[in-house]
Amino acid sequence: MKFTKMQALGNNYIYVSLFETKLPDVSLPELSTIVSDVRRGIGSDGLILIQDSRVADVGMRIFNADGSEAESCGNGLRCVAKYVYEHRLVNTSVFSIETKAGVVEAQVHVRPDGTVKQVTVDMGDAKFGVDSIRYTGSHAVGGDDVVIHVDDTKLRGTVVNVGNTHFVTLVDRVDDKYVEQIGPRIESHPDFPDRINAEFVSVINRSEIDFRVYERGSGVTFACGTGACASVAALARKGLVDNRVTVHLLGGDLDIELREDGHILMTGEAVTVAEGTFMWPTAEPAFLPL
Ligand SMILES: N[C@H](CCC[C@H](N)C(=O)O)C(=O)O
Repeated sequence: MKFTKMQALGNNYIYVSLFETKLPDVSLPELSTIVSDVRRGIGSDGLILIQDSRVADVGMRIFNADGSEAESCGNGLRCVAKYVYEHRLVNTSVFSIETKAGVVEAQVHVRPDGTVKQVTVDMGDAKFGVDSIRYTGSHAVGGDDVVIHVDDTKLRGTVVNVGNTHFVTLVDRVDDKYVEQIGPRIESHPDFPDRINAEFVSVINRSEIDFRVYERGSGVTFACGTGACASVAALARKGLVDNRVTVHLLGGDLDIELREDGHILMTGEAVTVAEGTFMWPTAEPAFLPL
């Protein structure tokens, strides 16, 4: 199986273009866990398929490292846009991409040599509060926020749906240890039956925030594009930031702009790491049931 490994601010996926290769005879969730395994597979935060679409120029499906399928992926969308432009699967610099959450529009920013340096994606608008997700708790505190109980701690966060779902916690200072300890407790909290991405953000000033994430299905990642969009939208609704914000993620910066019509524009890098052929299943019985 031919693959391309790409990353955006360190959030890396194995990209498989169905225009150019066939998938092995294994379920997609299983294939994602296999290719994501850093020791016996290739190593990544998950698997992204690039495929045909009846409603957009191209289509994309994203699977987390644990095999769960997500509705959307901001960093993945920028890498898909780079891939399809550079592989001439589209012939314009602005085109549409279908995701499970709907169709988005991407614009590639091209270097003089024709390679894509950055991509802007119109991620659509955000929905807020417990009515925008499946929520089985009873601690909605009005507006967009809910309180969840983690051991003997009460955590207040803003619920945001940008195609996939996010619990955004405002902290004084983002702390990686805290993300690693509390992140998984939020991600799989019983109040969120579909699980949820857990962001921790601190406001530096009205146009800059610090950001860390514990992603649903992939754990701590270096960056989460949908999470950055959700966080800026949530903070702007609270009047804490303006409409153009630089988000400082572990792997680098994303520019997020909230447009007058409520659409969220995300701009950032997309990088090709490697191309190759994945030898599974001939590679190894290591993954076959013992
Ligand atoms: N873990 C996410 C999908 C990947 C999102 C993230 N990598 C991004 O760049 O938006 C979820 O289950 O909703």
